[in-house]
Amino acid sequence: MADLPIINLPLLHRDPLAKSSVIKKIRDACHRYGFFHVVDHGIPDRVIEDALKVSGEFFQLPMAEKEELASDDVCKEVRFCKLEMGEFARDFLKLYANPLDHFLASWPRSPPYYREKMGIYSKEVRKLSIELFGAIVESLNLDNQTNHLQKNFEQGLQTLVLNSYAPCSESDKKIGAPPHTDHSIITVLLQSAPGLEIENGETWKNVPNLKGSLQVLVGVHLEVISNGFYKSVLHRAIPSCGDSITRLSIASLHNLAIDEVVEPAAELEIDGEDGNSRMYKGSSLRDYLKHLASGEKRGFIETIKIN
Ligand SMILES: O=C(O)CCC(=O)C(=O)O
Ligand SMILES: [Fe+2]
Repeated sequence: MADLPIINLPLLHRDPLAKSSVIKKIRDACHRYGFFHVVDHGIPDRVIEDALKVSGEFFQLPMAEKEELASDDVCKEVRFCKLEMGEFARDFLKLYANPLDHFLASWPRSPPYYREKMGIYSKEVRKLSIELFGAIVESLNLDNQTNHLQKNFEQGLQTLVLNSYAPCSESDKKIGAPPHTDHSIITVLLQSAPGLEIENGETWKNVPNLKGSLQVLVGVHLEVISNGFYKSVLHRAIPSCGDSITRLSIASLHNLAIDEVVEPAAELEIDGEDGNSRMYKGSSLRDYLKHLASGEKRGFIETIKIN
């Protein structure tokens, strides 16, 4: 089992000494792994159980009903997809979630309580992500930019990606999600069962599903903001084939507004790995989504690197 960093959230508010040690731990975690667990995160168990329950019920609906929400448009507010990428198969439902009032009416109507329960989860996870982002901004020593970046993050787009992985025995395909980095600043992940793996030092590490924990992943746009100091983490999902149950995960991706340009923080450009330089061009989430839709082989980050 991978020995990965665990952030205990209430320590951020305990006293200045505890706070600075947590901020340092976040800095190390984002730099070395692009990943950490968060425990004592404040989202009630009941909210988490309900979100997983209604997600499971959604995926059990007849395929024809789910396919009414299918679309090839990667920018669509609500999109169901039966995905097979290479040898990996899973179903997912993507939902835009912030501002919630704006998007809620486009969410699935059934199962009953879907909107209510997922809406509560999405608000809770959003609150958590704002707190985490504040700590991340601090961990990069971005005092001058804190207000501006933090404000943009708070007004940004939140996307929920609900994944359903059928039991392996029901399919001749390999069930899972292929290696990828996330199109986010940070992603907060909830898993019903283990299966997430992250790449570190050219090996894949299993991420244990610690009781009561959520997983936090550094996305491509945080790598950009940090001018390469924080690594967007390559990850994949390989549910255990011994399990006869469907594995669910809910990824909450947090971004700036869709057309807001994300650039390396000015204070950090002097820390560029190749000495005093800005490592990435500015890009927006829409640029990233267009890249995903284009089928281009290179990863998005490669296309925005300044050589
Ligand atoms: O199911 C998982 O553990 C990972 C899902 C994921 O990486 C994603 O939806 O971006
Ligand atoms: Fe992901």
